[in-house]
Amino acid sequence: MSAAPTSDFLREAQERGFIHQITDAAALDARLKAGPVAAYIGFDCTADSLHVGHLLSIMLLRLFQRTGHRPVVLIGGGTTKVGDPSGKDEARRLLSEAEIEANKAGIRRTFDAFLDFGPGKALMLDNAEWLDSLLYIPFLRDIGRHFSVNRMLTMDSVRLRLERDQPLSFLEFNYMLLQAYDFLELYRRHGVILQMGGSDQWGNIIMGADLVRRLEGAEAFGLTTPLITTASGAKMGKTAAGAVWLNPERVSPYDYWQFWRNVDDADVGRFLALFTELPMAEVRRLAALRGAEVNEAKKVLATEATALRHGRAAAELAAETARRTFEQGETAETLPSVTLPAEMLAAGAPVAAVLVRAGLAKSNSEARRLVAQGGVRLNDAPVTDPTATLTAEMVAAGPVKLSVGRKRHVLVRAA
Ligand SMILES: Nc1ncnc2c1ncn2[C@@H]1O[C@H](COP(=O)(O)OP(=O)(O)OP(=O)(O)O)[C@@H](O)[C@H]1O
Ligand SMILES: N[C@@H](Cc1ccc(O)cc1)C(=O)O
Repeated sequence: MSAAPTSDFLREAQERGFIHQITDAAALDARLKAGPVAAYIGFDCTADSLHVGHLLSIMLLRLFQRTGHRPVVLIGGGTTKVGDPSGKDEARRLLSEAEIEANKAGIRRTFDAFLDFGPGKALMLDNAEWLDSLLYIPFLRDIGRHFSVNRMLTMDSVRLRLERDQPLSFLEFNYMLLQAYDFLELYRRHGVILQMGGSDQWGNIIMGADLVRRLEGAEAFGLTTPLITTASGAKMGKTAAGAVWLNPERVSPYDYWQFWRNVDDADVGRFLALFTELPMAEVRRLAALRGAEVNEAKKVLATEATALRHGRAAAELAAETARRTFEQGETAETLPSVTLPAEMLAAGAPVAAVLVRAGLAKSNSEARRLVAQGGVRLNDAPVTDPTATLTAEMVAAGPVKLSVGRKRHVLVRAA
């Protein structure tokens, strides 16, 4: 943006690091200053929970609401049936309608923690409402004729697959039109003039803004966030053990707290700005801490980010559990746990299998390697034998703490 933005939303979004690209920053800034604006972000239902990669978009919608505007969450009940090729090397597995419905339910719940959906406030819609009933020939005639295939071929989502000789199905090729059509529907139904999303969504977003301009003669805007990579270069949100999910059935509040507590030193300041709502002066103070004090900043990040998702009480309980576990070495009842069936314990449950079941290792071979490297402990005592087993007697007196490294613990219980 050439001149510094003056609207509360863009000023704060820029200061906190949310902005990658905007279609016409000066005009958008003026619209935001003139009064409340409606903006949307779409979320496809590819799993039954969103993950930390989606959190940036969610925090942006929250900032949008906090600065006096109307956020619209669009659940992609229709678009999930097609599958967005953006940022993907290969087509996604086609999900059944039943899977999509189940995923939708899991995703919807997340937003209640972040946005206020009261009357006249945030809106949640599902694009299946208009996409499911589209008729092929009328859609091609009314919408398809405004799209140039020449231009579609230049969009990253298509171009990269062609350049790399990776297949792109005709189904996927259509995704762009459907997302563009969503923008038009949301403009017509709710006066939405801005679509936001991750940087991989840029092509889909500008196609929609162009369609609104063409068919409605109105100016529509696009804004993308950067793709957040960690100091180690990896895409943020996925760890070696899998995605960091936002639903507590998949990642407990304690593990969520731990994820933030364990971020790289170099990421603390940036993450405090994006994933907490602490004033920027406080973010800068915390980001400037060095040496052992960085850990204090990480604990603030962990507690604030967890409080936004799981509530302040759960965040403080996680912080306290961590303190007792690591600073006093106690077994805390609130650690995540895994329950073993009686038959498994009766036969002697191999520690390696329990590690896999508890999500502490991805495979038996990784589990055995962890044991061989001396990284595994049972109630703080190192396990040295890769064939060691857990027996019913061991858990009879209460849960056993199984640990990998210094920071990952699971309580093993009998069913
Ligand atoms: N690290 C990140 N920084 C910013 N935005 C992200 C990040 N990770 C994901 N997103 C946004 O969230 C959207 C969904 O992310 P992504 O495609 O990684 O999730 P997914 O659908 O679960 O993918 P996959 O099935 O490949 O794991 C992306 O389109 C992107 O806009
Ligand atoms: N394509 C987006 C989701 C989305 C769906 C429909 C839209 O209208 C907008 C965005 C994604 O994959 O993350």
